[in-house]
Amino acid sequence: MRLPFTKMHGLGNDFVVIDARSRPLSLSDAQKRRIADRRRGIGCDQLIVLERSRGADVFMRIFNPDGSEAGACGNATRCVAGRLMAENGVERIVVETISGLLETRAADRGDITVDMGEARTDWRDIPVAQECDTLHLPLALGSLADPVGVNVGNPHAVFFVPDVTVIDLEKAGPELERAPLFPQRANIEFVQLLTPGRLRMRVWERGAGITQACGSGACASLVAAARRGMTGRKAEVVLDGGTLTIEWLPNNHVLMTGGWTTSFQGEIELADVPALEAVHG
Ligand SMILES: N[C@@H](CCC[C@H](N)C(=O)O)C(=O)O
Repeated sequence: MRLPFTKMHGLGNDFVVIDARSRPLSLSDAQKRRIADRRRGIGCDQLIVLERSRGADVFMRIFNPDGSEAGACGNATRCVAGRLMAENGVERIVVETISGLLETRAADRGDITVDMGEARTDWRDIPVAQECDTLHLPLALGSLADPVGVNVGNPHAVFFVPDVTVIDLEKAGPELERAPLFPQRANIEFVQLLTPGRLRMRVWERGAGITQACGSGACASLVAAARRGMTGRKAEVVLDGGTLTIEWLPNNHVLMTGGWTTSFQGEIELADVPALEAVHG
């Protein structure tokens, strides 16, 4: 049996998107890992499974390459919304995730704006393991210290640094992601202030490692910078794969605007992915 997929990208953050809206699908963690594996499978930063939703246009499940499920993926949300807008000839789509409903709309030059929902900053919501001020998380690794905690549907720790290009992501990322302070692990952003309207960000994603871009990470970075008084409530965030515009609204919602692309369509041969269980409904 063959399972059709589409390869999509948001600023180089790449996704294998499987449409299970008319054909419910159940994959084991081993199968998700295999599909995401760049050497043995198709390869992607996240595996996205589209399902039917009762209250929205689509339900989007997000899986990291280690098989873990995530509550948010900003870049994939733009891709999925863009695809459904084209499919249905509309300019607004509501995407449901395990964290809630996300409203999206078409923006200028083919970009998509996503309302990523509320930025949560209480220590219980990040979550972190002990009561603390999330504007100054009690965490340090060498010269990296004093990050800001933000949850935008998934957990983030944002470290402000003088120069992002010298950060050894491979070394610092895994240790910080799995610090005992983070009971659900965390996405780790390293952010340099370029101007009060422009941030430069590099990322170590929970369950995925180094990626070219992380939409939820860009949202968390702007919220962290604004909370620290380094920027206003709107800024461009420059990632390795491109630039996103992020705005933190007075109602606490975070808007993310940026591009998306489809690169190719293919089929996963189920026999190539051992023990893949496709459940047809
Ligand atoms: N690439 C994403 C975030 C994907 C999920 C993340 N790794 C997590 O585990 O929370 C984005 O664009 O936001």
